[in-house]
Amino acid sequence: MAHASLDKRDPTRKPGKTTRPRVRVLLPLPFPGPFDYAVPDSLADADLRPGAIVSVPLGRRTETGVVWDNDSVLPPEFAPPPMPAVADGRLKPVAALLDLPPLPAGLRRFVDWVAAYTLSSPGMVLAMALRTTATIPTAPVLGWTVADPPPPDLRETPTRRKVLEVVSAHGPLTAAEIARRAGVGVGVVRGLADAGALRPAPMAAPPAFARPDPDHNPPVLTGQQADAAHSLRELATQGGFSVTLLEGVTGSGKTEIYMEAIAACLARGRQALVLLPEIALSSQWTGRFARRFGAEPALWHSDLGPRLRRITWRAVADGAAPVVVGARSALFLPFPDLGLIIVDEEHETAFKQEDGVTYHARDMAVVRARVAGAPVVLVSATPSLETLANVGAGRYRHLVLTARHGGATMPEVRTIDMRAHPPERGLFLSPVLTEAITAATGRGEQAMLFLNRRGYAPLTLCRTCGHRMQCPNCTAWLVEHRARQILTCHHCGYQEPVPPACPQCNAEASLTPIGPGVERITEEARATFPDLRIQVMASDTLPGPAATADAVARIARREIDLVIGTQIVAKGWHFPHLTLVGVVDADLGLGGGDLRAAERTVQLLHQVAGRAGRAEAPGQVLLQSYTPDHPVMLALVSGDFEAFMRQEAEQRRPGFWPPFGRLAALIVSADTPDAADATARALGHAAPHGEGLQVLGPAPAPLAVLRGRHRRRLLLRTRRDVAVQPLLRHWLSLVKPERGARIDVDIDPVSFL
Ligand SMILES: Nc1ncnc2c1ncn2[C@@H]1O[C@H](COP(=O)(O)OP(=O)(O)OP(=O)(O)O)[C@@H](O)[C@H]1O
Ligand SMILES: [Zn+2]
Repeated sequence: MAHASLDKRDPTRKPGKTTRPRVRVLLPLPFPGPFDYAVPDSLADADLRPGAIVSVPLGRRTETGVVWDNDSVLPPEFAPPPMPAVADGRLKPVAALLDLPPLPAGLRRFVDWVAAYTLSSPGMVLAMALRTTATIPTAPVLGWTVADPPPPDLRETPTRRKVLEVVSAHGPLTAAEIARRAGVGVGVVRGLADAGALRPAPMAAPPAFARPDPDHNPPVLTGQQADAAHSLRELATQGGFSVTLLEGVTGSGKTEIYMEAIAACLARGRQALVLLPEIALSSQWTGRFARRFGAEPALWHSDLGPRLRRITWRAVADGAAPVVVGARSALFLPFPDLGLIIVDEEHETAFKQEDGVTYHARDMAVVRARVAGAPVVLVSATPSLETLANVGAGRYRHLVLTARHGGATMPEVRTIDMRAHPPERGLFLSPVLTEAITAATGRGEQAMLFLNRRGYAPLTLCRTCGHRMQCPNCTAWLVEHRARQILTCHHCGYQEPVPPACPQCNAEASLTPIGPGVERITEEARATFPDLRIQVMASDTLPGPAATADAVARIARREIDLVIGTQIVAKGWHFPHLTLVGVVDADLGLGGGDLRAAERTVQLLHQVAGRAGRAEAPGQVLLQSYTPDHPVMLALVSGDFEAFMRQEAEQRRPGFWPPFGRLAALIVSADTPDAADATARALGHAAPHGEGLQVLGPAPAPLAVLRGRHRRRLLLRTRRDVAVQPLLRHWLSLVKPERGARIDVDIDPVSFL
């Protein structure tokens, strides 16, 4: 058997002793590598090849792990140090082989690669791939089906009728799923259950794994669209690794076109993975997918219930889920036969995971595709400078769509100079903007206000003594959420009731909100436009995909005149009747020392702007700004992103800033400022020197205190041809963190807080 022969090659084996068959098992825990386990006689005939999922003893516990390969595929300078060998006598036996499909080789290679690249423990990366299998609920889950006969006295409403239609068409579904499909709140489903119109029933297998039919309902494509779709189809049909940037203005049909690549992938019988930056988007996306392919895709995100999570994981591993659409964590699903990856809105920073293993899902998608030998398509209207640089260097292919589909024109973008057209005292909307809203809604069209800030006001200040309400755990102001009558910290979640008097000087009724959040803009809009039907869309007012789907459905049915929202409204929504977009504070993202502040602002605002005028009626975009001459505003008004990105590139190139160089951040955090300083200083002293590299810091992080931990940052900047991982590995080995201190590594940092 494989493991026995592996063991014979083990150079650390003590000569003369009888060797017991052993396997290496990687556990989803923060160890530096896999451990050796003995293969007991009871498992002598079991298939313990690499990938097998096993349970093993660890101390007094039993853990689930994966039999790991003996040979690293990584170049030696990237591979983690070898684990010390354990003598035969001290080897613990594997407890059991679990009845789960093995982890495919491609995923194992990917786990090794991500761990090496991000300097994480491979176990912590494996944890992301295994999150679902450890808990295996067995009881059948009940869903809801239509009661027959229905209760005689049932009060019928349009939403109730919609729910009953959905349930009769699909059979038993969970309440959340019914709500999502019917585009109603879960309360409607519960109400029907309480009324006796729905009754519990065992659920059938989820419909998400029906085979999508590539020929079900193909679009008619012409011109640029047809050319782009043809290229993508060819790449997906031929297979093999390639990276393509699909760049097209908002509303040009990018989604429509990459669906053709999925069709080609399906026609070959292989699996496709689609990554979306925001899973709230998935409701509209799955609807579109179902219209195109006659079946639903499987969904993967962190809000998935445990049962569906387990079923989906298995279906992917068995090859039974042909298409998965998901958030970045879907990269770690066990696809045995991945034939295509799509990264939609590739420029989105939401693809960067900041907690635990910090990785950029766009970049890791390229790695995953390389390992799988499959094409990857990066999709955006405003590609990141990183991706454009790869196109420029000839590493990525480039497909371009320059016009909106169906003759729809690009919206006209204008700035409102807030110095010349200020809002009334205490308000935030310029008369120019309110008049435009009145005009658009007067024509029966919809309008949208965008402000990327949740809550009522970002700062609360005492008018008497100037005291600012600050988070006790973070270097951050408390944000007022008026609806809930609290002040809260957006970094750590700390909350307190809004105090009646200033905690500093005791002055009564002296605390004043400064600046607007989306709640405050909504209050102003309700006062200014009492007759308009308003829908607020922010992550805290729309808890979960079902509520989002509900809001989107109301907008699509034209039950809403004015949408007010945070970045959630910016994403790829298609609202044909929306013609006016007002950006409340276009300058918002430009402050702070973030390397990509300008690029990101252009991308975000262009994407918001792209919601306007997607059908016949032309769109208009108004940007409220105090700096209308800023290059970002000029780029948005002219729509000339190529020129803007060229300028960005020229600013970053000389200093070797990304994408022309590499960055890695070291973040020191500690219980006390002294421990943080001492550790940061030690890192500073041990910092690498040399040609083409530079260490900036240590310096207090902008968020100098976060969740009660004191934070310092160092930044390593190198030329592109320098491999930062071996440098960092060596550097970190020289420094022992003080008691209570830790050092986190962030390769290719996106956030500099
Ligand atoms: N060839 C086509 N035939 C029919 N409808 C199309 C075609 N191309 C695009 N559309 C429709 O035009 C609208 C915009 O297309 P789509 O959403 O694919 O654009 P997009 O480039 O992905 O937009 P965004 O970047 O803003 O998300 C959609 O309603 C889509 O169904
Ligand atoms: Zn806080």
